[in-house]
Amino acid sequence: MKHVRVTAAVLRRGEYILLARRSEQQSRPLLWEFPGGKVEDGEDDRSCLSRELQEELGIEARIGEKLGLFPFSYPDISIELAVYEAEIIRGEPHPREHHELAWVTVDDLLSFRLAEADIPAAESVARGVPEQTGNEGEER
Ligand SMILES: Nc1nc2c([nH]c(=O)n2[C@H]2C[C@H](O)[C@@H](COP(=O)(O)OP(=O)(O)OP(=O)(O)O)O2)c(=O)[nH]1
Repeated sequence: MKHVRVTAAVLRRGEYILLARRSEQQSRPLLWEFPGGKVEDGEDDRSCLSRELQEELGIEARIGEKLGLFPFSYPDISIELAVYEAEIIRGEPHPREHHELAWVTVDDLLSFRLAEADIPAAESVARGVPEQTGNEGEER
């Protein structure tokens, strides 16, 4: 099965976190996710995430602490979701590729219909502690 590493941002503004809803044309259509995307060859997580946030939302972001690594297997693809804290340095996010965006409180995170791989990540954000899996993989 195809295996990819995917980066995702917990982009905070005050008490809110940005969720993005996948478009009808993408895989996992209309499900909510943390913005980000697939790591390309030779790219590290943080440069991947900066690039994806620029491309998808039109913002410049500072990528902070790694919150955890969340592996998940879909029927078609297995992913390793690397989740990082992030904050906006410049620009206002607009959905260039997503169906829509929403700023949500931590308490509301789990009431959105999330991509399955994001559920453990969102639970970890809701608990407010970085995930300690003991299997963080290579820090890239
Ligand atoms: N960006 C992002 N992708 C996620 C998350 N959770 C999750 O399961 N995914 C999945 C959806 C995709 O299969 C893959 C990321 O792909 P992408 O966002 O770079 O890709 P894409 O729209 O070009 O993907 P695709 O339609 O070709 O699958 O990881 C998440 O929180 N953020």
